[in-house]
Amino acid sequence: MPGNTLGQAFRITTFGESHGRALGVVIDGCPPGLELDEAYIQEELDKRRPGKALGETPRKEKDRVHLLSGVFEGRTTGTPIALLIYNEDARSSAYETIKDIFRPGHGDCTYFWKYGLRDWRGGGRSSGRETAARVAAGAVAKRLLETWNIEVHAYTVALGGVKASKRDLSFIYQNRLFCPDPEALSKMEERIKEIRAKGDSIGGVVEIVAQGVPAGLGEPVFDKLDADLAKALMSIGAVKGVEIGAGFAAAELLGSENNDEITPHGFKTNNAGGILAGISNGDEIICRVAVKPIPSISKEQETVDERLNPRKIKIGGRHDASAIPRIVPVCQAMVRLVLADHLLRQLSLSPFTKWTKYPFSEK
Ligand SMILES: Cc1cc2nc3c(=O)[nH]c(=O)nc-3n(C[C@H](O)[C@H](O)[C@H](O)COP(=O)(O)O)c2cc1C
Ligand SMILES: C=C(O[C@@H]1CC(C(=O)O)=C[C@@H](OP(=O)(O)O)[C@H]1O)C(=O)O
Repeated sequence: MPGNTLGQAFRITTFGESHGRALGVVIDGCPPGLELDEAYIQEELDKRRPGKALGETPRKEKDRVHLLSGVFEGRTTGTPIALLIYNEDARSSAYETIKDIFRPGHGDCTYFWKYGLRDWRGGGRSSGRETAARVAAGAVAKRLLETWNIEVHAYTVALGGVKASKRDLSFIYQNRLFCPDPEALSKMEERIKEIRAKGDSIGGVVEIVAQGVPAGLGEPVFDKLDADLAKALMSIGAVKGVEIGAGFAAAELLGSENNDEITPHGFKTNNAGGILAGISNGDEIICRVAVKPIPSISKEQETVDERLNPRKIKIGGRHDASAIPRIVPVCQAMVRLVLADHLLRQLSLSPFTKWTKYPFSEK
């Protein structure tokens, strides 16, 4: 079935369902010679793995990655890399009573109306569990980006209305919510507890910053870097909005306020979020995504079944109270995948092109 692939030069295809035998990804286009092993990929997967903190699904998945191909003696060979993660704790029986009822906010009704059938076991392909495969692929992209000293960080800037006002990047990996603000962290934790106790769910905002990206990545039309980032981020379940740089706030600014003035040493501001006309400008790339609240909640709601009979639904089972924090490493992975893809596309162009990689300071 088409629609499971992202990228052109660094292509990924994910497969698998939440309650199927396994999930996985095939990466095609990764250059040979990169150091890679399961432990490196596992480290990234562990950041997304379910059940590590309060408010997260208690489903017990180790998310152990099996590296099946494309690596020999610890280095990529340039051939397709296949990564497999077995499902170990799917409990499909929890879904049997609602197998012909549509959960409000989830993909049940749209999958059914599109295909005439759906895998009702844990949301099937529409499940957030599919993102494990993306994170595994993102680890390979991370390895590639490291060779260019490109770093991507993602963190929670809002959760259930609590906003982070500090951006301490060193703090984000020290707490489970990937919050960059120690003061906001405890308020966010309280908020999750409160909402979980009420049988409800919450959303939030994730910010992603890419540092060290050379100027020149992105195509002039359609495959613009910002367009590809927006698509990749929007393709994650529960993401309902994507902003680059000043984003929606730019609509309120004057040209004189929004333009990032240019000096011989760099841009004075970064409202562009590191991208102009679809092409990276050498500044930090900044994206933000709006994450909606988890649809499966235990509060009673109105819905219909497959025959449109009115029904009431209260969803049990093992659900997250918020896609945050587990969506944070997924956003990070998606940005890495897009940057890896565009980096390889630019490298294939550069033998015939004068490429100014770092306009303000030659690295
Ligand atoms: C990491 C992650 C975890 C998620 N956990 C759940 C969950 O436990 N229960 C649920 O109903 N939805 C969960 N979702 C959200 C659904 O996957 C998503 O809302 C659904 O696919 C509908 O797609 P849409 O929100 O993009 O419209 C999760 C999403 C992500 C990315
Ligand atoms: C298992 C994961 O998250 C799942 C995402 C999810 C959904 O509907 O998106 C629903 C729950 O799945 P299930 O009801 O099948 O246990 C979560 O546990 C994971 O991310 O690894």
